[in-house]
Amino acid sequence: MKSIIQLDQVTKEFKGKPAVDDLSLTINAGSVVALLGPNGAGKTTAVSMMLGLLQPTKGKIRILDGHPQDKAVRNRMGAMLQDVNVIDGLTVLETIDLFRHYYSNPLPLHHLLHISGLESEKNKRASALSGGQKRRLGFALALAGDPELLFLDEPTVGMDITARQQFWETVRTMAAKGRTIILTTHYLEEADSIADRIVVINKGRLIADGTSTEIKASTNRKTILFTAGANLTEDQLSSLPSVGEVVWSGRKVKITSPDTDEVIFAMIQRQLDIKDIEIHAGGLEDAFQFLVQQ
Ligand SMILES: Nc1ncnc2c1ncn2[C@@H]1O[C@H](COP(=O)(O)OP(=O)(O)OP(=O)(O)O)[C@@H](O)[C@H]1O
Repeated sequence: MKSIIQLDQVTKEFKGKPAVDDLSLTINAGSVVALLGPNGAGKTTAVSMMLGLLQPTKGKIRILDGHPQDKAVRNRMGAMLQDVNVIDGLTVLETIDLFRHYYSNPLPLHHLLHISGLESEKNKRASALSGGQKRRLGFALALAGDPELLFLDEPTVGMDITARQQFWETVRTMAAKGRTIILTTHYLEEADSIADRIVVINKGRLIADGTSTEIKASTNRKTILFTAGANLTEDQLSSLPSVGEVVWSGRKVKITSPDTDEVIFAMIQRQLDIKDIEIHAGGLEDAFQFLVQQ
């Protein structure tokens, strides 16, 4: 498979402190990659370097066989960043049309307007749009050049449910056409449903990389949920074998364990005062929390 992005031991420091720390990453054409990490992990900094908006302090970045700042490379990528800067005085339609002219093979104006979902606001000043509408405009602008490589930095923040659904439908269509998509998000269920690869970074360093199933399996965290009866004590739970975290929420208890069978067997054998037992395979959210706490 052809690699489209290559980061080779990339570090970015701000005032001597690394925001991205020795990050090496190869991304193949046609993949949909979710870049996950807690606040301040370095996701936006990494994306900004891939876009050529920031220069690495150390290391090398190659995008589409060139440098992120090459005009030919920029012509083939699109980006939706966290802040959508609109140009004063231009309408929605004029803004989209202006962006189309930056590219050699732009998508048709009516198609981009449809993607933005702003048909009825097309003659409105872009600066007068709501926050969620501005993000939808930002998405249409990112797609203006029909990019091979698309960056989406926390794209659905501020979008309502309908806008979100339309947005993901368009992203799925892009992915089906073989476009490469790199996205950052704090909505892990979105990452889980769209990405074929998940890269987790924390404190600027790569801490996990794989499919969603691989990441979930690697942390091996299943949970048992149950309702505690009046006679159940915290000591009875902490003395069970293979017990990880025990979280009480009123009378509801959640136990995390690498071997839920062993825990349940011991609970039954010891006749603990519990009911309504449920077992859950660890979700991406559980795996993520576990990884970033290490
Ligand atoms: N221009 C800057 N000047 C100084 N420090 C910066 C700058 N940009 C980012 N940082 C710092 O670099 C670190 C990584 O920030 P970054 O915005 O890349 O994180 P993030 O993973 O995108 O976070 P979030 O999920 O909150 O958007 C943070 O500690 C941040 O304070």
